[in-house]
Amino acid sequence: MLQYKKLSKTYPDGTEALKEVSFEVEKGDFLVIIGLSGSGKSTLLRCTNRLIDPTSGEILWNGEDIASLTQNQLRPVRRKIGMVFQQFNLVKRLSVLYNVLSGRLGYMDNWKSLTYRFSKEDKDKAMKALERVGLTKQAWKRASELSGGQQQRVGIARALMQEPEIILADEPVASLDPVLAHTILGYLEKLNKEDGITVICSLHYLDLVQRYATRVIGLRDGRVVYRGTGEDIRNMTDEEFKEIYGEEAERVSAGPGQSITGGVE
Ligand SMILES: Nc1ncnc2c1ncn2[C@@H]1O[C@H](COP(=O)(O)OP(=O)(O)OP(=O)(O)O)[C@@H](O)[C@H]1O
Repeated sequence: MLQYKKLSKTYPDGTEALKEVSFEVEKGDFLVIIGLSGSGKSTLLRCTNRLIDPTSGEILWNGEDIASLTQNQLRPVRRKIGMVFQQFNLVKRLSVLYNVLSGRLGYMDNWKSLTYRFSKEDKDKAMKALERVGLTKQAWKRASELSGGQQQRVGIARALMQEPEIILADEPVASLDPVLAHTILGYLEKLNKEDGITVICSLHYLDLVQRYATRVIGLRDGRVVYRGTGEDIRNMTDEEFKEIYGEEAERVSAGPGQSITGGVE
């Protein structure tokens, strides 16, 4: 279990992005964080693997407080937390295979990682990861040659190379069209269900949240304003919806079955 306890983040310019956020994530959850742009979703995800240092509070995991670990202590913890980004964050000029292999860097000696010397075992592992996201044929292509959806699948394979216990996904489908969004979330769901990897993911489209989440946290202005299960979110009342998205927010339908939170960005 991962426990956030009164986690706060104030940026140097005084912006209070997170205000005493407390909630728990059970092992094996597919937890989705919802909230308007600026509500603190990215900050929360990035505090979890310490891409951002929280100002106060705790993130308890496996008997350690991630929030207070030193850089050296963080290394083994970060290995177990993969991350998938909205803009994929691949090295575009490198091959797909090497992008996937880079997920292994946290396990290697510094000199080997600097020269990108990967073992045969790692290469086999990378090919298996690519197989899981249906991209074996693209292994030797440059990452830049792939479509957005394919690049995000490479991002997932890279995260998988870490043999993660948790995958953080920061708006992983925001740059993709709705059909591809389902493909990508389908892969994350597979890893969640088949490998028991806990997924913590921020999502914008409510229909996707309703389809994939087993647990939901709603943020508004850096505070938790909603906690629910997948079932709760499927039966969300208008009051709950407005608590998260504001009085003016409306459920906008962007096509069959695609209710989104619109008009208040
Ligand atoms: N580096 C920074 N310095 C100062 N303020 C920041 C910084 N990064 C984010 N913020 C502010 O912190 C608040 C929360 O931002 P955050 O990116 O976490 O929200 P979000 O819900 O992920 O939004 P989005 O979906 O637009 O990314 C916002 O007010 C944002 O402007």
